[in-house]
Amino acid sequence: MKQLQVKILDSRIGQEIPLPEYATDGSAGLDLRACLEQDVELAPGETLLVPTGLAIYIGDPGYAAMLLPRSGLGHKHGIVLGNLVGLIDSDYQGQLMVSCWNRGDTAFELKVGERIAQMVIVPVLQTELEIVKEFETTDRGQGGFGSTGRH
Ligand SMILES: O=c1ccn([C@H]2C[C@H](O)[C@@H](COP(=O)(O)OP(=O)(O)OP(=O)(O)O)O2)c(=O)[nH]1
Repeated sequence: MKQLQVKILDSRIGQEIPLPEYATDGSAGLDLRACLEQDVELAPGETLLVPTGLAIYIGDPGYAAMLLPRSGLGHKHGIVLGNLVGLIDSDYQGQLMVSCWNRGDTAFELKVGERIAQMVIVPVLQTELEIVKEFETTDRGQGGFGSTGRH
Protein backbone atom coordinates (compact mmCIF):
# COMPACT_ATOMS: atom_id res chain seq x y z
CA MET A 1 0.00 0.00 0.00
CA LYS A 2 1.21 3.52 -0.80
CA GLN A 3 2.49 5.56 2.12
CA LEU A 4 1.64 9.16 2.91
CA GLN A 5 3.94 11.40 4.95
CA VAL A 6 2.10 13.08 7.80
CA LYS A 7 3.37 15.59 10.38
CA ILE A 8 1.70 16.05 13.73
CA LEU A 9 1.48 19.77 14.50
CA ASP A 10 -0.53 19.53 17.71
CA SER A 11 0.59 17.29 20.56
CA ARG A 12 -3.01 16.26 21.29
CA ILE A 13 -3.05 14.31 18.00
CA GLY A 14 -2.46 10.64 18.67
CA GLN A 15 -3.48 11.23 22.30
CA GLU A 16 -6.93 12.61 23.07
CA ILE A 17 -7.49 13.44 19.39
CA PRO A 18 -6.94 10.25 17.33
CA LEU A 19 -4.89 10.17 14.13
CA PRO A 20 -7.05 9.91 11.02
CA GLU A 21 -7.83 6.33 10.11
CA TYR A 22 -9.89 4.38 7.63
CA ALA A 23 -13.09 3.35 9.45
CA THR A 24 -13.30 0.03 7.56
CA ASP A 25 -11.12 -1.91 5.11
CA GLY A 26 -13.21 -0.55 2.25
CA SER A 27 -13.36 3.10 3.36
CA ALA A 28 -12.23 5.59 0.72
CA GLY A 29 -11.76 8.50 3.10
CA LEU A 30 -9.69 9.23 6.17
CA ASP A 31 -11.76 11.15 8.70
CA LEU A 32 -10.22 14.46 9.78
CA ARG A 33 -10.92 15.84 13.24
CA ALA A 34 -11.40 19.34 14.61
CA CYS A 35 -8.21 20.32 16.41
CA LEU A 36 -9.79 23.26 18.21
CA GLU A 37 -8.74 24.73 21.56
CA GLN A 38 -12.34 24.46 22.79
CA ASP A 39 -15.78 23.47 21.60
CA VAL A 40 -17.39 26.16 19.47
CA GLU A 41 -20.91 26.91 18.40
CA LEU A 42 -21.45 27.38 14.69
CA ALA A 43 -24.41 29.67 14.14
CA PRO A 44 -26.68 29.09 11.14
CA GLY A 45 -24.91 30.44 8.05
CA GLU A 46 -21.56 30.72 9.85
CA THR A 47 -18.28 29.47 8.37
CA LEU A 48 -15.22 28.65 10.46
CA LEU A 49 -11.75 27.62 9.30
CA VAL A 50 -10.91 24.67 11.51
CA PRO A 51 -7.35 23.38 11.98
CA THR A 52 -6.75 19.64 11.87
CA GLY A 53 -3.41 19.67 13.68
CA LEU A 54 -1.89 17.77 10.77
CA ALA A 55 0.17 18.41 7.67
CA ILE A 56 0.62 15.94 4.85
CA TYR A 57 3.14 15.92 2.04
CA ILE A 58 2.03 13.94 -0.98
CA GLY A 59 5.17 14.72 -2.99
CA ASP A 60 4.13 12.95 -6.19
CA PRO A 61 2.34 15.29 -8.67
CA GLY A 62 0.42 12.25 -9.88
CA TYR A 63 -1.76 12.47 -6.75
CA ALA A 64 -3.78 15.04 -4.79
CA ALA A 65 -6.03 14.90 -1.77
CA MET A 66 -9.64 16.00 -1.75
CA LEU A 67 -11.45 17.10 1.37
CA LEU A 68 -15.10 16.17 1.25
CA PRO A 69 -17.99 16.57 3.68
CA ARG A 70 -19.08 13.68 5.85
CA SER A 71 -22.47 12.56 4.61
CA GLY A 72 -24.16 12.21 8.00
CA LEU A 73 -22.93 15.56 9.29
CA GLY A 74 -23.98 17.29 6.08
CA HIS A 75 -27.36 15.65 5.73
CA LYS A 76 -28.49 15.56 9.35
CA HIS A 77 -26.83 18.67 10.74
CA GLY A 78 -26.13 20.86 7.69
CA ILE A 79 -22.39 20.94 8.34
CA VAL A 80 -20.60 20.96 4.98
CA LEU A 81 -17.51 22.63 3.56
CA GLY A 82 -17.44 26.39 2.95
CA ASN A 83 -15.42 25.76 -0.21
CA LEU A 84 -17.65 22.75 -1.10
CA VAL A 85 -14.55 20.66 -1.86
CA GLY A 86 -11.01 21.22 -0.61
CA LEU A 87 -8.16 20.39 -2.96
CA ILE A 88 -4.78 19.63 -1.41
CA ASP A 89 -1.91 20.01 -3.85
CA SER A 90 0.86 17.44 -3.92
CA ASP A 91 3.41 20.12 -2.97
CA TYR A 92 1.42 21.61 -0.06
CA GLN A 93 3.17 21.18 3.27
CA GLY A 94 1.11 23.45 5.51
CA GLN A 95 -1.55 22.50 8.01
CA LEU A 96 -4.68 20.85 6.60
CA MET A 97 -7.52 23.26 7.22
CA VAL A 98 -11.21 22.50 6.96
CA SER A 99 -13.70 25.23 6.14
CA CYS A 100 -16.79 24.25 8.14
CA TRP A 101 -20.03 25.85 7.02
CA ASN A 102 -23.29 25.53 8.87
CA ARG A 103 -25.71 25.68 5.96
CA GLY A 104 -28.58 24.61 8.24
CA ASP A 105 -31.00 26.75 10.23
CA THR A 106 -30.01 25.65 13.73
CA ALA A 107 -26.78 26.24 15.67
CA PHE A 108 -24.33 23.33 15.79
CA GLU A 109 -21.96 22.59 18.65
CA LEU A 110 -18.61 21.64 17.09
CA LYS A 111 -16.67 19.63 19.63
CA VAL A 112 -12.89 19.30 19.97
CA GLY A 113 -11.82 16.07 18.23
CA GLU A 114 -15.08 15.70 16.27
CA ARG A 115 -14.78 14.20 12.79
CA ILE A 116 -15.54 17.10 10.46
CA ALA A 117 -14.52 16.03 6.96
CA GLN A 118 -12.94 13.18 5.07
CA MET A 119 -9.82 13.14 2.94
CA VAL A 120 -9.57 11.04 -0.20
CA ILE A 121 -6.33 10.60 -2.14
CA VAL A 122 -6.96 10.73 -5.87
CA PRO A 123 -4.82 10.23 -8.96
CA VAL A 124 -4.19 13.37 -11.01
CA LEU A 125 -3.19 13.79 -14.64
CA GLN A 126 -1.32 16.97 -15.39
CA THR A 127 -1.64 17.74 -19.10
CA GLU A 128 -0.01 19.83 -21.78
CA LEU A 129 -2.45 21.69 -24.04
CA GLU A 130 -2.27 20.68 -27.71
CA ILE A 131 -3.99 23.28 -29.95
CA VAL A 132 -5.98 21.63 -32.80
CA LYS A 133 -8.38 22.91 -35.50
CA GLU A 134 -10.79 19.96 -35.30
CA PHE A 135 -11.33 17.00 -32.97
CA GLU A 136 -11.78 13.49 -34.31
CA THR A 137 -15.50 12.71 -34.65
CA THR A 138 -17.36 11.05 -31.74
CA ASP A 139 -20.95 9.78 -31.35
CA ARG A 140 -21.77 12.65 -28.99
CA GLY A 141 -19.96 15.42 -30.78
CA GLN A 142 -21.08 18.72 -29.26
CA GLY A 143 -24.38 17.30 -27.94
CA GLY A 144 -24.75 18.65 -24.44
CA PHE A 145 -27.13 18.10 -21.52
CA GLY A 146 -29.98 15.69 -22.30
CA SER A 147 -28.91 15.16 -25.92
CA THR A 148 -28.92 11.35 -25.76
CA GLY A 149 -32.04 9.16 -25.71
CA ARG A 150 -34.31 11.85 -27.24
CA HIS A 151 -36.21 11.18 -30.48
O1 LIG B 1 -9.99 22.93 2.12
C1 LIG B 1 -8.79 23.20 1.90
C2 LIG B 1 -8.32 23.64 0.66
C3 LIG B 1 -6.98 23.94 0.50
N1 LIG B 1 -6.12 23.77 1.54
C4 LIG B 1 -4.68 24.05 1.35
C5 LIG B 1 -4.04 22.96 0.51
C6 LIG B 1 -3.92 23.55 -0.86
O2 LIG B 1 -2.82 22.99 -1.56
C7 LIG B 1 -3.75 25.02 -0.53
C8 LIG B 1 -4.20 25.93 -1.61
O3 LIG B 1 -5.52 25.60 -1.95
P1 LIG B 1 -6.15 26.08 -3.32
O4 LIG B 1 -5.18 25.93 -4.44
O5 LIG B 1 -7.48 25.44 -3.48
O6 LIG B 1 -6.35 27.61 -2.96
P2 LIG B 1 -6.41 28.89 -3.86
O7 LIG B 1 -7.44 29.75 -3.26
O8 LIG B 1 -6.55 28.52 -5.31
O9 LIG B 1 -5.02 29.56 -3.54
P3 LIG B 1 -3.55 29.35 -4.10
O10 LIG B 1 -3.28 30.60 -4.84
O11 LIG B 1 -2.72 29.21 -2.85
O12 LIG B 1 -3.49 28.11 -4.95
O13 LIG B 1 -4.53 25.25 0.65
C9 LIG B 1 -6.56 23.31 2.77
O14 LIG B 1 -5.80 23.14 3.73
N2 LIG B 1 -7.89 23.04 2.91
